[in-house]
Amino acid sequence: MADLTSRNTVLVTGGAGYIGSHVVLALRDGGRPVVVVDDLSSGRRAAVPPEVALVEGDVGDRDLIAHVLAEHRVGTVMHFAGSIVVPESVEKPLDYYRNNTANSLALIEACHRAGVERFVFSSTAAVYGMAESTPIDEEAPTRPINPYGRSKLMTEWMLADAAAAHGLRAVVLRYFNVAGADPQGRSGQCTRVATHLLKIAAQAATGQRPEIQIYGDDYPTPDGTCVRDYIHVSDLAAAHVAALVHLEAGGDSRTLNCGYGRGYSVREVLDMVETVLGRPLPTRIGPRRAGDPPALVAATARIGRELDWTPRHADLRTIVETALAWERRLVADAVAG
Ligand SMILES: NC(=O)c1ccc[n+]([C@@H]2O[C@H](COP(=O)([O-])OP(=O)(O)OC[C@H]3O[C@@H](n4cnc5c(N)ncnc54)[C@H](O)[C@@H]3O)[C@@H](O)[C@H]2O)c1
Ligand SMILES: O=c1ccn([C@@H]2O[C@H](COP(=O)(O)OP(=O)(O)O[C@H]3O[C@H](CO)[C@H](O)[C@H](O)[C@H]3O)[C@@H](O)[C@H]2O)c(=O)[nH]1
Repeated sequence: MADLTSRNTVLVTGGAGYIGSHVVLALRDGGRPVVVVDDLSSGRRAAVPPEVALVEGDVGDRDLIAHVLAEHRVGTVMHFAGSIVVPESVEKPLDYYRNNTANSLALIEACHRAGVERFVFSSTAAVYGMAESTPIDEEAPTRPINPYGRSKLMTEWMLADAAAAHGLRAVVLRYFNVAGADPQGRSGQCTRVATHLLKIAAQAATGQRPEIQIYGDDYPTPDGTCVRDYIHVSDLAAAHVAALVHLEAGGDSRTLNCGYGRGYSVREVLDMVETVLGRPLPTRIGPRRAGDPPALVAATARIGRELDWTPRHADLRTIVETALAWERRLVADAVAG
């Protein structure tokens, strides 16, 4: 019989990606043993610290996962691996159901077989769809409006059913708009196809794009542009560590919004980028982007109550400064070859 108490390694799937790599740093900063499984489809080997084992492979590969869980004495799985581009999910829905839903099923099954009972899952505010009112609490209806959101919601359901039937305990974290970079400059967003507002603004600020297009300024919001709740990626990483502590203390399954409960409009974000930069950026008003709700802001009472988590970077200037610092570094590294 395996000694379950000594299983304290955290398996981070997708740990070579943007958010996963920050969580790996937070776990390592706390002295936790970590192993990463990543197929490097969008992640980078360099994002994983050299002392952390990186197993290159597919999270849907049951044999590989079974081997990793046993070999590294994994006690908790944090599941980030997945496909994340909303418009792509509309064009290739089956790819999203395979990579986000079917591969999550394989991973959950592997955990069940191996007796791994603690699970932390990267979900998204996209599960709420066009929210009727904001701030949005966790009891709001889940009506995702694209395959990406549906592919993630189905994983939430599988985890809830596995929890009820098999004793798996899962913390589902529904992220709002994740942005910024490690304040120590160890990681940041490196995606090849940038779609997120702040990444695009950082690319424009560093001369990699001629301009930023604002997708619509006729929304029913104070300045007509969409409002979002931006959370610093390092605070989000700390929320994962708090979720781990909750589960290790015997805590039950939870579904928790991750945001600050404060919204900023697209214009406010771009104003802050210009303030930090000290010069204006070329912007152009374009048409609305399909599927954008006017405002998405998290109700945060539940995470404040359920987890021992205090945000440390909850201001837009810090988010923008760290994102810009990281982008400058990427540009400098590219120039240096
Ligand atoms: N970025 C956001 O704003 C945001 C918001 C809400 C939720 N999320 C969720 O957070 C998670 C991480 O997002 P991210 O922004 O860090 O994206 P990312 O693309 O940077 O990271 C995803 C990682 O998963 C890996 N991966 C993908 N498919 C895999 C597979 N089948 N097997 C093994 N590895 C695989 C990629 O190589 C990459 O390293 C995702 O599950 C995403 O749905 C992200
Ligand atoms: O070049 C751009 C890019 C974005 N935007 C606008 O900026 C806002 C934020 O857009 P992002 O693409 O940065 O983020 P989303 O709000 O669309 O989506 C993100 O946050 C969601 C929850 O709020 C989900 O978590 C989702 O997975 C994640 O990508 C939107 O109003 C969008 O229209 C622009 O005006 N111009």
